[in-house]
Amino acid sequence: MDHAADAYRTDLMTITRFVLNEQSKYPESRGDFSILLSHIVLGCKFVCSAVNKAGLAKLIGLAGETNVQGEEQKKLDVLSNEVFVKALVSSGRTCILVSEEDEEATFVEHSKRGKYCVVFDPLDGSSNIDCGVSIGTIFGIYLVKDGAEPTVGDVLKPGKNMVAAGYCMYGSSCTLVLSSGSGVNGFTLDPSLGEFILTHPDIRIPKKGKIYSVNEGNAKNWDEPTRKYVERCKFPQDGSSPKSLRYIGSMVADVHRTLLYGGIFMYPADKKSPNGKLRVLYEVFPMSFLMEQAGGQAFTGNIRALDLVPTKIHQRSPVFLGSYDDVEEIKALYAAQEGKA
Ligand SMILES: O=P(O)(O)OC[C@H]1O[C@](O)(COP(=O)(O)O)[C@@H](O)[C@@H]1O
Repeated sequence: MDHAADAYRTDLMTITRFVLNEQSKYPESRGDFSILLSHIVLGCKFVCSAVNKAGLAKLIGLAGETNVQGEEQKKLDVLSNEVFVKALVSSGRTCILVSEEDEEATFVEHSKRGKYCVVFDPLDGSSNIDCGVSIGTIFGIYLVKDGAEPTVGDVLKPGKNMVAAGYCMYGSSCTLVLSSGSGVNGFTLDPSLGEFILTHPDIRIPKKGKIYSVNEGNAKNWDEPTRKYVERCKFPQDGSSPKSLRYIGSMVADVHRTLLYGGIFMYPADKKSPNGKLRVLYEVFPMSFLMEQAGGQAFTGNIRALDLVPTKIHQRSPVFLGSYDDVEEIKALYAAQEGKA
């Protein structure tokens, strides 16, 4: 084995090479998608470096402003939002941007406009930012009909209309997980190369898992199906072993673990939050798109999550997503409640 040559692994599958290969399957898109994605990847690298040095660079703590959700913005929330808005506009491939941090949708000026709408949560897991626990960026991409004047109606579409979705997790390593509609692939940032390398090809979620993930602190306000399902996770009636509880409190991190290990992640509705907490466009939809592409499923407590048609850009929805069989179980409990069983 020629170790010297091995050091220069120029045959590595970088995300750029991967997307260009994917792109060649869609000659009509004239490379626009890979150009857009390369700008999203650049944004992730910037935010990853800012998160890594947050404590050193005084990027910890509050920015002193409040966002449309009424949440106090963290300095890193504001920085990440600026990074992604700049990266997406400078790609010259976007026309509408919807960010968790901006009240209104951003319409890109004509001269810099392209045909993609990007919905994104620039930094998800705010409650974990200042204690260095894994956080992430979530994004979803819609396509506007050629030549059409973009309107906010172009993003108030079912999640199944998305052409791509992904997240980047800033944790012990920086991992970008992406789907453009033909499977899910994971890439890990090699800091020495500054390149995302394909490390998790064709991710398939196990059909059934041993983990459930939910904020049990809300249990007293849950509805019957959710209460029953969590009870079964702890005290299975079919002689199987109880599931383990894992809850990080950053959707990106909890969903990433669920995608790789299997199981179910839930943010149900409850008396306090009748529509749950998570936002449809830039949290529920991208994660549901990835889950389905990996062989899992996503449910709102009522319908398939990707069939939802949002009416507001910051709309919230309950969500149950993960391994196919685990989500089937909670769907059956909701169906029973509606007397459909
Ligand atoms: O603290 P709770 O109520 O369990 O909520 C945690 C959930 O809220 C979120 O932090 C919401 O996202 P933001 O941090 O982007 O507002 C998710 O990442 C996470 O799954």
